[in-house]
Amino acid sequence: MITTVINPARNEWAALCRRNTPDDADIEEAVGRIIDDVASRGDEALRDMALRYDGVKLADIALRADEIAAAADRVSDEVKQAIAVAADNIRRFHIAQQPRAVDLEVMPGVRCLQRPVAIERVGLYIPGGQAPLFSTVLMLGIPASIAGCRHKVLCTPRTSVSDIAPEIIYAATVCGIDRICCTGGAQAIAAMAFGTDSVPAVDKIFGPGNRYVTKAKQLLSRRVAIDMPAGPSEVMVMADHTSVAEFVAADMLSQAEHGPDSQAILVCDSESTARRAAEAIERLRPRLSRSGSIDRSLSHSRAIVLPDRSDMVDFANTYAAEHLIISMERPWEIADAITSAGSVFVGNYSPESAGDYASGTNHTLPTAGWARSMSGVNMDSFYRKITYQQLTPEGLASLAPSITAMARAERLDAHALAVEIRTHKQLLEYV
Ligand SMILES: NC(=O)c1ccc[n+]([C@@H]2O[C@H](COP(=O)([O-])OP(=O)(O)OC[C@H]3O[C@@H](n4cnc5c(N)ncnc54)[C@H](O)[C@@H]3O)[C@@H](O)[C@H]2O)c1
Ligand SMILES: N[C@H](CO)Cc1c[nH]c[nH+]1
Ligand SMILES: [Zn+2]
Repeated sequence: MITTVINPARNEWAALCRRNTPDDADIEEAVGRIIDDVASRGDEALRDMALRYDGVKLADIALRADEIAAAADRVSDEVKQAIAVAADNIRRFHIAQQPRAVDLEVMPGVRCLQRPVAIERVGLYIPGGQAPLFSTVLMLGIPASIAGCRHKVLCTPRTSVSDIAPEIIYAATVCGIDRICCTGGAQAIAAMAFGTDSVPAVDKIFGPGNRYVTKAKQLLSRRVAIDMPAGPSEVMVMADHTSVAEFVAADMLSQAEHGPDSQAILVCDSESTARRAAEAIERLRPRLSRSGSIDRSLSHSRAIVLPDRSDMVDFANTYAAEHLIISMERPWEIADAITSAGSVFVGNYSPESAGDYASGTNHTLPTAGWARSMSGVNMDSFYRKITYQQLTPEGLASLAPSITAMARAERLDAHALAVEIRTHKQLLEYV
C-alpha cells in the first residue's frame, strides 16, 4: 500500500515534494570519473565500460550500414504501423510549433530581425537499460529533422540482456538519423561531448536517461549544450470523486514500471478517493511483469489528501511534476491554474501513455522539479535565434541622441564615438 498523508501543513510540503534521490555526491563522483576516462581514452574507455556496466564486449561501436538496413525486416508490421501513426502526430504537432522569423521596422530607418537557425550537430540519447525506448527516437529525431539539423548522432546501449532493439534502428531510419552508436550511460554522453574515433562530437545533447546519464549531461553542460535534466520518470495524478480508481491506479503503475527510482504521486480531495486508488493499485499490480521496479518505485510514492481544490493546485505547482494528470471535475479549471509541470493530461480519458507514445506531444520532459524553470523538448530546442539589425543614415541619426547619452552615462565614450563619427560629418574630416 502506498503511504497516505492527510492534509499536511504547508510547511511540510517541501519534504513531501522531495524526489527519491540517493546520495547525489556519490553519483557525481562516479560520473566525473567516467567523463575523465572517456576524455582521455575515447573508444577504449567506451569498450571497457560496456563490459563493466552492461556486460557486453563491443567490437564496432557504430552500426554498419548493412546492420541498419537489415533492422526493418525484424520489426513487425503492427509496430511499423504504430510507429507511422505516432510519427505522423508528432510531426504535425512539432511542425505547428516551428519558430518564425521576425522582421520589424521598430522606428523609421531602424530594422530588427530575428531568424531561427538549426543547430548543426545534435546528439540524441536513447535509453536502453531497463527497456528499449524506441518511442524516444521519434520524440528527438522528428523535431531534429524538421528543424534541419545537419548531423544527427544516436547513442543507445547494447546490453548483455538485449542487443540494440531493431525498433530503435527502424525508428532512427524513419527520422533520417545518420549515425547509430552502441554506447550508453554517462560514457555515451561524454563521448558525444568530446568526440571519439567512433562517436562524433556534437553541439547539443538531447534525451532522457537514468541518474548516470542525467548527471553526465549536467556536468558536461559546461562544455556542450543540453536540452534539460530529464531523469527518472514521475507522474502526479490529481483526483476527486469524478475520477475512476482503476484509471488512476493504471496511470501510477505505468510510471512506476519505468524503474525503481520513478515516482508516482496522487493528490486527492478525500481519504475515500485515496483508498479507492490504493486498492485498485493492489488489484492491478499482480497482472504486471515489472514487479521489481514497481514495488520499489511505489515504496517511495505517496497519496496526499488535500480537501481544498486550490490547495491541490498549489501543491501540484510546488511539486512541478514531469507529467500531471488531472482526473477531476471541471479539469480545465485546474489545468488553467497550473504554472509548473512538464506536460499536462486533462480529463479521465487522457492517460500519460498517450503522450508517452502517440498523441503528438513530446515525452522528453524535465524531472525533479526542473519544470519550475524549464520546458520539455520542443521545436525551439533545436534552434539558435540570430538577431540582425540594419540602420539607414536617417535611422541612425534619429537614434543617435539616445545611444550617445546612454554610452556617456556608462562612461564608455568609444561607444558614443562609433555613432558620432557616422552622424557628425565634421568629426570624420577632423580625423
Ligand atoms: N524524463 C524523461 O523525459 C524520460 C523519458 C523516458 C525515460 N526516462 C527515464 O530514463 C531512464 C532510463 O534508464 P535506464 O537505466 O533504463 O537506461 P539508460 O539508457 O538511461 O541507462 C543505462 C546505462 O546506465 C549505465 N549504468 C548502469 N548502472 C551503472 C552504474 N552503477 N554506474 C555507472 N553507470 C551505470 C550503463 O552504462 C547503462 O548502459 C528511466 O529512469 C526512465 O524513467 C525519462
Ligand atoms: N514516460 C516516459 C517519459 O518520462 C516516456 C516513455 C517512453 N516509453 C514509455 N514511456
Ligand atoms: Zn512512460
